[in-house]
Amino acid sequence: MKKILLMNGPNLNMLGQRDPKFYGTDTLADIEAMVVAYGAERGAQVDCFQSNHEGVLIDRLHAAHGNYDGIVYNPGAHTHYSYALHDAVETIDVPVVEIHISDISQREEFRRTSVIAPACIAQVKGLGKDGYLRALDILLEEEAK
Ligand SMILES: O=C(O)[C@]1(O)C[C@H](CCCOc2ccccc2)[C@@H](O)[C@H](O)C1
Repeated sequence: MKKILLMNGPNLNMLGQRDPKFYGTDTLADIEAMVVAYGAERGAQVDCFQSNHEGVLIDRLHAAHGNYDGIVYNPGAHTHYSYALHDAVETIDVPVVEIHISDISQREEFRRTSVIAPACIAQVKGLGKDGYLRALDILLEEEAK
């Protein structure tokens, strides 16, 4: 069975409580349940993790090395400046797909750059919560090659 880690960064624990215009009304728990069920239908075990702390997220990425077949990762605002998380993604031998609920290319200037995406195999943005499912599909297609 393929093992996938679903990882969400800072403030994503607040999904569904504010900013429905950008992030919809689903909670993080709703999104995690959706991805777990979608993965199970496709023979994948999905583990979920969320943290507001950069070092904790780095440690979780390191721990995924040798233990997961892929990572679906929404880095939140770390996307735009965390070279440390870029390096952690680059260091581990696990394919990572970066996902954003909103279309970061159509938002404020500071959100249009991802310093983490260059270390990822793909980036999904602007598809809402369905972007998590597309990101999982990319990993499972990659594994099938
Ligand atoms: O579009 C995305 O998924 C983002 O990664 C979400 C981040 C923000 C997550 C915060 O989400 C909240 C949701 C509800 C209430 C407060 C924050 C934002 O900083 C990125 O630029 C794009």
